Amino acid sequence: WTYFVVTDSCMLLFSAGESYEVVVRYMLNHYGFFPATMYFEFCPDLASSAPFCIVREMEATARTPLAVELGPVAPYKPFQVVTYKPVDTIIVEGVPPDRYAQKGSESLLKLKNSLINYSYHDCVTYYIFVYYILSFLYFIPRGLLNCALKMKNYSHRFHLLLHLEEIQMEVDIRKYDLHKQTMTQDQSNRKLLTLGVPGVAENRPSVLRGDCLRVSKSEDTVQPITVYTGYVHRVELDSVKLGFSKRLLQTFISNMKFDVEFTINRFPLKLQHRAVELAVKHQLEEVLFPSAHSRQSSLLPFISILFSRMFNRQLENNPEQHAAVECIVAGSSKPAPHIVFGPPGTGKTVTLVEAMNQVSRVDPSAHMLACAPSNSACDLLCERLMVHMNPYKVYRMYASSRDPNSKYCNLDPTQNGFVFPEKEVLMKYAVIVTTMVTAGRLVSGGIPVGHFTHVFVDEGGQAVEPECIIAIAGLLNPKNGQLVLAGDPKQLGPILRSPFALQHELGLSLLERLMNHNTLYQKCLDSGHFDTRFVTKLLQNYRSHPAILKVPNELFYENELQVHADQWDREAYCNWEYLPKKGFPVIFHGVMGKDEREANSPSFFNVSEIEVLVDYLIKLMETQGKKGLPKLSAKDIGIIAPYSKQVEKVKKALKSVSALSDFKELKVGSVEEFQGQERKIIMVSTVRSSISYVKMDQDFNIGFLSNEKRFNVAMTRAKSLLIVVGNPVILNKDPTWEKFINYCVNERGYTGFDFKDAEGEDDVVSRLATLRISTASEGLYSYT
Ligand SMILES: Nc1ncnc2c1ncn2[C@@H]1O[C@H](COP(=O)(O)OP(=O)(O)OP(=O)(O)O)[C@@H](O)[C@H]1O
Repeated sequence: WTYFVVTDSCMLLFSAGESYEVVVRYMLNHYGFFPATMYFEFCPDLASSAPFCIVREMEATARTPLAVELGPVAPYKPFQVVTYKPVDTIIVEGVPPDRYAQKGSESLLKLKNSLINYSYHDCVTYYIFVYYILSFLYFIPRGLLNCALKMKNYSHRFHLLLHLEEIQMEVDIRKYDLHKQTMTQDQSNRKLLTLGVPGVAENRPSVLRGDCLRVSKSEDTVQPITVYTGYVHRVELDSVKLGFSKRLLQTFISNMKFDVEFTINRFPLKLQHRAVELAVKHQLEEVLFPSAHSRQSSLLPFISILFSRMFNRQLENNPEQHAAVECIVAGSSKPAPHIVFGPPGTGKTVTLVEAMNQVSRVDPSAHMLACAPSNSACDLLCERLMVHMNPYKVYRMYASSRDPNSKYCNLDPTQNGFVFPEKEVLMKYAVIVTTMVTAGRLVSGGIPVGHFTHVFVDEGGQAVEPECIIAIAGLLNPKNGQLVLAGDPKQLGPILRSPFALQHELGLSLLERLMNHNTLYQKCLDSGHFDTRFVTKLLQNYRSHPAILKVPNELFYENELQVHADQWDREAYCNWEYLPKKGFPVIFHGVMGKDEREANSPSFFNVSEIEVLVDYLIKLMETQGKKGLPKLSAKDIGIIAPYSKQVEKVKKALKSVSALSDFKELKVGSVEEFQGQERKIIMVSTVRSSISYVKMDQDFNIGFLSNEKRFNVAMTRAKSLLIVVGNPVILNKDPTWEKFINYCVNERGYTGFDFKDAEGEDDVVSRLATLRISTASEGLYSYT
């Protein structure tokens, strides 16, 4: 090759029709995906005319064999959205999963259909949309939404907000309808048909066991069209198994094409509608809108004598936790709720668990309901309760929608599903642990009003108020019952779709509403302190190394959080040889990856980030138990990724780590699955690497960018080592991430790709955008 160096002062001269070949070489120091922009400036006539440019975009990828193996199985091909037309139909009912609607505790108190009762089939998107706009402009009593929430307007206002949310859900779910899809007969159960639903693991669309889908044969064009309802028997990563009527199974042949319509599951919504009505019926005003004058006299001095010893001895060193347990057991806030709040790792869950143990000891006849919005948070509560409580006193109740492979209390293997025992059986347990929504089954099952002397709600900031009320209205004794709410409004909150419902504060949890709007839960202006009978604020973090907490503490907790984690535990990885800086157990590993999709799944993955994660994992396994490092098991490590496809690919990659024999014990999951959890080592893969998808993340409320609550939860799970892998150029566009990356750079915890260069590249691109240029894409140069 002969090279010619072209500069401003040393130009290359061309005659018309002449060409010059430009060879580009990439020198890569890291694996990853490296786009680059190259521009050529041409001066047609040196003396007079203005120069013009031609721009070429180039990309290079460098991948290990593992990354090649994890790469897309097929090019991404999004589903086409089908325009739906109303048609005359005949409905053929399908077969729900076995024992889905168990007798026993079921349906003694019926659920009403909600006020807006339209048939799904008539719900053409535009109709809903028009209805939505019209109803909002003309019919909705605006005063109801604009005035403060009171007991007088409690049920009306929540009915309205829940309807607004439901209408938006109806509009949103239409986007997932499928056209000309094939199904296959399930090999293990030939009565079921399998339908591929890409994105189902990420709730796009949200489908649970027991939900129903409607399908019609694509070739069926003569009206009335036969529509078959299929019930979901099982949800898998990218597919669902459906139970249809015999009529469809008998005529089913492979490769038959179907149009599929998803429906929203109205069960949780109906429960919420019923709960807000019951709250009014059972006069929960003193629980939901407590005031100082309704307070009962406290038994506190008497109770303090009753227990001087904690079941969990650790709590004895923390006066706030100790006092909270005393207040709860004494019922000193009754009938007002007691709130335990505080940043991550400050012992909110252990305080609730201790209070439950003490209540059970002081009053063996007490009946407690322990709830949380998610099953993973309920499992954690249950696990911690079992440490000191007689297991026969505790009942973990799962919803029928839960995969029957879970091995817990109300699973009946002979019936391949969850059973709901008779109310007499349930009423014998001292503690029932269940999600708020499933607590609605206790009301339906006829558990008498006021049966529960105590209701404990963990992660209370994560649920909308009507969801929380499901576990209270009709179950808690409105006069003598004690409600305890624990949570942190700065961690993940409820997910809502309707902008109107959001605007009118349906997104506010009961815990947050009380803290924001009720003076009993606010600091006293004179003393500057909370009234500890009503509020316990925990500030001592027992989980993490201070370096891990630094940024969340500054961003979300005004630096109030104090580090009290055991020194030996929190410093366990401070001397790890692979830390960029000894003594600073936080790593940000910059990776120029590519966020890809495959086949027709809308979810994202990034193989370059997985390579880095696996590399760290191998290093961790190789060094464990050596040079003062603790022995590690897979249970000590957690990997968090914001997209289900990345979770799936990481799980696949873990099989290749031979040093990790029990890799199934290593939890890989979304931030939502990690709320309330902790691990010695947490690795986070942020995945996002293209700026063009950031808007999509905002619209679907997915990913890490523009969601500081998700950032907060992910960053505060690690005890002694936090490794974050991500694209610094993209993440730096978000102020929260920018702060974290700057922190890592300044503390010398940053490693990997040198992003300053890429930011320079960014500048070039924006400068080019201001020029009059023509662009064209070049081919992909690939080094494997
Ligand atoms: N008083 C204490 N002394 C020592 N360790 C404690 C104390 N209280 C809590 N811990 C420990 O701190 C860790 C965090 O506790 P816990 O999970 O209850 O916190 P949390 O506030 O519920 O966290 P999150 O907000 O993340 O859900 C646990 O390992 C727990 O055992």
